[in-house]
Amino acid sequence: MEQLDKFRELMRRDRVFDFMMPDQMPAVDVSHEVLLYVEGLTVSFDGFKALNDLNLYIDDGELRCLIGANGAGKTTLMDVITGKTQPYSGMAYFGQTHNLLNKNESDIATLGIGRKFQKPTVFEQHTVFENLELSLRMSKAILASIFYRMSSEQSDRIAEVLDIIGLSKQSNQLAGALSHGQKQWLEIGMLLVSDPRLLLVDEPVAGMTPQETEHTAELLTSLAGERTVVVVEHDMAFVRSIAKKVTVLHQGSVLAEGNMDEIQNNPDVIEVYLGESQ
Ligand SMILES: Nc1ncnc2c1ncn2[C@@H]1O[C@H](COP(=O)(O)OP(=O)(O)OP(=O)(O)O)[C@@H](O)[C@H]1O
Repeated sequence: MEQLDKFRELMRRDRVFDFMMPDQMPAVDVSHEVLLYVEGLTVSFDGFKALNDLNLYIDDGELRCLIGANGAGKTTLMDVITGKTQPYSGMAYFGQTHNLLNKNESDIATLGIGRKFQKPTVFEQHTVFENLELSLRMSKAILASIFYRMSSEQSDRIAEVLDIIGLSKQSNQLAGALSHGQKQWLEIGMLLVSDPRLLLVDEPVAGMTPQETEHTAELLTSLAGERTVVVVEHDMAFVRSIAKKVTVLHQGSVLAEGNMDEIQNNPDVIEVYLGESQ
């Protein structure tokens, strides 16, 4: 009988148990103001160095743009940071203490690193609200999702995210009916529900209208500060509109780093990259 009572208590539908709550994000030590440390990173594919002794430091709260010609190593760098690719050598730390190279993709997401790929992958047959709700669920443990029940705190979080991404009015609209730009913002929102500390965003404005591009610039700029945003982008006008600091990759290493004026006037950059794309 006692066992049955315990089971009934466990199955009560009117309360949210601790194990159903989102995973607590581990603390990240940014006492040196740097959120991401990458040093001496080398990734080899059959002897070809996609990353070659790469060093990169991203400050906490920064909005950094990463540019570089096709094949420069931008995606490979994101793959290492998110645990998808293991480097041949080097180190990658999140804050002072979290070694990213001994963690898997899921642990890295739990640490607070969210990645948005170029193509939006929203659930088209679900509403905007449901998409956000689903990603909130997916950020929980499997066991928790079986017993999942949305708390008012979680629905407040979704409402807050809808406001940030500018889709409050579209909350009950099917995601499949959104414009390309709105789908991209929804996908950024799907990352935001779990409150990531670092957002890696790959080519956010590809295929967007000028108005959508402008809105995306405002959105990403507004996210920085409270969180850290790294944007990989080929659209130089867009980079110019949002970037304070730009890192140029070339053949797997950092070729130049600085503000947009410094980058645009750097002879090496002009030769290997800007010369081609302007
Ligand atoms: N799995 C792999 N096997 C072999 N070579 C690879 C692999 N992944 C990437 N590369 C090579 O590594 C280099 C860097 O690729 P990466 O995708 O990181 O560049 P990128 O800067 O993201 O380019 P793009 O702007 O075209 O996306 C390229 O020459 C690419 O062909």
